[in-house]
Amino acid sequence: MRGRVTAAFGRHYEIDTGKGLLQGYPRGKKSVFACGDEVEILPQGEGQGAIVELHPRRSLLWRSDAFREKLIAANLSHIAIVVATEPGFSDLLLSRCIAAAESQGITPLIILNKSDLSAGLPLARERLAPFVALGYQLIELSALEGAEKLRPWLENRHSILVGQSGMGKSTLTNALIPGAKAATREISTALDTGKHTTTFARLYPLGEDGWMIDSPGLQAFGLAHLGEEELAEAFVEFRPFLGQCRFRDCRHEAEPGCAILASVASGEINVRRFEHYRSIKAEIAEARRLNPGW
Ligand SMILES: Nc1nc2c(ncn2[C@@H]2O[C@H](COP(=O)(O)OP(=O)(O)OP(=O)(O)O)[C@@H](O)[C@H]2O)c(=O)[nH]1
Ligand SMILES: [Zn+2]
Repeated sequence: MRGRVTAAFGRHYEIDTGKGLLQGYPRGKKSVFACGDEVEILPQGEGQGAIVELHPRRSLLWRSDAFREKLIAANLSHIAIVVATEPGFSDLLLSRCIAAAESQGITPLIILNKSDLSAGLPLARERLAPFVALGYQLIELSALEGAEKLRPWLENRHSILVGQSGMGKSTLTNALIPGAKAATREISTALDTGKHTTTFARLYPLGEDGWMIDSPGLQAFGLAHLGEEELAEAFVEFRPFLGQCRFRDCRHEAEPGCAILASVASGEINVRRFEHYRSIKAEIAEARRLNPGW
């Protein structure tokens, strides 16, 4: 029987088979699945089943540091990165999420939430301007007043909402998905976390053929799994200049004839985005120094 992973709880998974939910247990010892994965499951009575096969993934969103990796979601077409007018958000984290998405062919959308708190709008827009200039879609809304504005962007697609804690992901999910609140409460009770913030990712059907995932607040988004060249490719504005540097193995640090540095100097590449690239690159190098196994 085919099913989709709708929640991952470490040792077991919740699987939607289209005819109801099963608790799935991986058969292999070290198999790890993510929300959104399509699996083959062998029903074993009492609402349980053994996961016997993973169908090929269209994409995989994951994060990693020197020693750990964490799968976030599989088979995504879109990633909706939620920021807000307040509290302040990290634009570096935004660049990280976008790089993770670009490296997997996932389309980023930027949601600027809490537009009703209008005092923070000008600054938020200013910080998002470099991303808008790259062609990334920016959707301004208030989850409290008009979450419906987001529905057409997510319906019949395979999306995840990510963002720092407090940006309003759960408020958006609850507005778009009737019953999401109840489902979250049920699982929190079952897991006995006793918390009201989102502590695990959960997939909800959205539209005829789509789904969306609400995920826990992100603080870090390590990209230790990306190679240096992959990282540069994941910054879309670098792409026209890659391969144009004087030295084929240019690391875009201080080399003469570096096309990337020249583009930063001429303003074709935004300085802030180049800083983001540099800090992620340094972190990847550090992770690989700590763990040469990468
Ligand atoms: N004024 C205003 N407040 C909002 C809006 N959306 C969310 N909030 C508030 O912001 C706070 C955080 O919202 P949540 O939906 O819990 O944020 P979250 O991103 O899911 O946070 P985590 O679950 O910790 O990841 C809550 O007090 C919401 O009521 C909005 O559009 N306008
Ligand atoms: Zn270069």
